[in-house]
Amino acid sequence: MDTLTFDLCVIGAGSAGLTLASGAAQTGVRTVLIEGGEMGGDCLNYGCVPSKALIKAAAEHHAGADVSYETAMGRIADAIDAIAPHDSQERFEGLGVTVLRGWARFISREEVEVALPEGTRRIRARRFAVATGSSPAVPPVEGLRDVPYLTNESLFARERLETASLPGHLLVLGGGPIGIEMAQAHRRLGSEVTVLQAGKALPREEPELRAVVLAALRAEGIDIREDTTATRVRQDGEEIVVETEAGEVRGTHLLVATGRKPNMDRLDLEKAGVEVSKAGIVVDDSLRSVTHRGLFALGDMAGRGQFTHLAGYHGGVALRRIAFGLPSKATAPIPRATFTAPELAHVGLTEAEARERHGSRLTVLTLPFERNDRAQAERATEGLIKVMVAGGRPVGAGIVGPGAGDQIGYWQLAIGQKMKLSAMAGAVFPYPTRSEIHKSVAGSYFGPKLFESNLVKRSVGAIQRLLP
Ligand SMILES: Cc1cc2nc3c(=O)[nH]c(=O)nc-3n(C[C@H](O)[C@H](O)[C@H](O)COP(=O)(O)OP(=O)(O)OC[C@H]3O[C@@H](n4cnc5c(N)ncnc54)[C@H](O)[C@@H]3O)c2cc1C
Ligand SMILES: NC(=O)c1ccc[n+]([C@@H]2O[C@H](COP(=O)([O-])OP(=O)(O)OC[C@H]3O[C@@H](n4cnc5c(N)ncnc54)[C@H](O)[C@@H]3O)[C@@H](O)[C@H]2O)c1
Repeated sequence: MDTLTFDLCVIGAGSAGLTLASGAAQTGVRTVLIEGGEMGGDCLNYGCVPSKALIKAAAEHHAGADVSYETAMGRIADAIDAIAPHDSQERFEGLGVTVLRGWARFISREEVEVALPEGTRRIRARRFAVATGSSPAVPPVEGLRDVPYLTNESLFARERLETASLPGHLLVLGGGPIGIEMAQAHRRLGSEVTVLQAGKALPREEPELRAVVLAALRAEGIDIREDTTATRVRQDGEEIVVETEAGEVRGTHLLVATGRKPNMDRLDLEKAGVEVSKAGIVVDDSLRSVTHRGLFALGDMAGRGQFTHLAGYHGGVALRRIAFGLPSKATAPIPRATFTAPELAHVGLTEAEARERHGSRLTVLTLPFERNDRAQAERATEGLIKVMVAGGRPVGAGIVGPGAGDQIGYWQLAIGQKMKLSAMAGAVFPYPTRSEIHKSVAGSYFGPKLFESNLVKRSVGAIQRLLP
């Protein structure tokens, strides 16, 4: 059998693997990239891109445009096709990466095997990066596997995009970001939608921020049932029936969005001597396996969150060490955004986390968008910003409202660069924009200190007497 030798073997051509492979090859690292499924990974084919294309089509329909479910499905396929060349085998080969299209599995600490149509190849490399992503975790609910349920993979599968018609009544199991985004998109396109969520919906988010999203979704007619666990699923004629302790609910389709599991089944990681947990490969801040220092885990496989921008960031962190031998740690605060209308975004600590870490040093600032002139002018005042401050520096921020995903970047920069809150208060934003809310909320920290202080008043009085 042929053995090919490389400096770096990257497994998985999603955001993490592509970022690392392109950077490595372009800086002179001899790189092989192995992909068993579609180039571009989950985000392009079954995740962010199709879901955001669907959300946009649904928003247009909701606003009165003539966008059918079939049109929306076509737009999803078009969006994937438009982006695919950027992630393609041809483009990466052009960058100098050797691309192999097959499933990789470890046979030792330094070698993997890949089954290719022309035969099995053995790859030997000095460094490995496992960037194999995650898959839908289907819960062990009785009867679930006997009904034709959807996951994000089947929802956006090419043959379904070409043939599917609007679900009459979509049942969504799971009220995390996937379930909630897809619930609103389908409701806006005309489906009846019921969400069943074991605990609170969007459980990672601040209570008062997620309350705004859930109220908006309920006002659009989505039935969100929290603290409701599915106990059994069955088919009754054309209908799918989900049984819960509070009774049963019937629909025409069932979407399972109950979390993700890391893709490690095919990898034979034990042959590489790699310690794993339920969340993925156990790594330190440098993203290297704690038991195999030449092996990196990136993106969804690193067990540190599941976002495309996180995966890309991981690719860059690993590149710095692999290409240049420089120390490199994945410790930046990672923002997240849920693309509902209104959007919800967060970075850094939540109030509860900040209180645990900073105790009485914590100040929590909130400001509703009613106080923002642009929001008033556009009659889009729903939502608020919340900022956690400790020792005069922001440590967490959450925003709910239109464009929250775009606005949270300011706080990623401020928290990531350990800036003082005074920097945000002193910044100048164009008027009238929604971004002025950042200056206003930061200013609300200093306002009382400045305007309600007798010391300040006495000092200014003295200065006034002294000034010519
Ligand atoms: C419906 C949905 C919507 C989402 N929306 C967003 C969003 O709006 N914003 C956001 O930031 N994130 C979003 N995400 C999350 C985002 O898609 C993932 O975090 C991201 O794709 C992870 O990138 P990755 O590189 O780690 O893995 P992936 O993109 O999953 O790539 C891994 C690749 O590895 C391949 N692979 C697996 N095993 C092997 C093997 N043994 N050999 C060879 N190849 C292998 C797979 O085929 C796959 O192509 C969404 C996810 C879903 C499901
Ligand atoms: N906008 C974005 O950035 C975006 C969008 C979609 C997904 N993602 C990423 O993908 C990840 C996965 O999303 P997800 O929504 O599948 O997972 P999730 O883990 O965030 O949410 C799944 C929810 O399902 C609930 N659940 C589990 N079993 C259940 C049962 N039997 N009955 C009822 N409820 C049950 C859980 O309590 C949980 O809250 C996210 O954490 C996120 O990182 C990101």
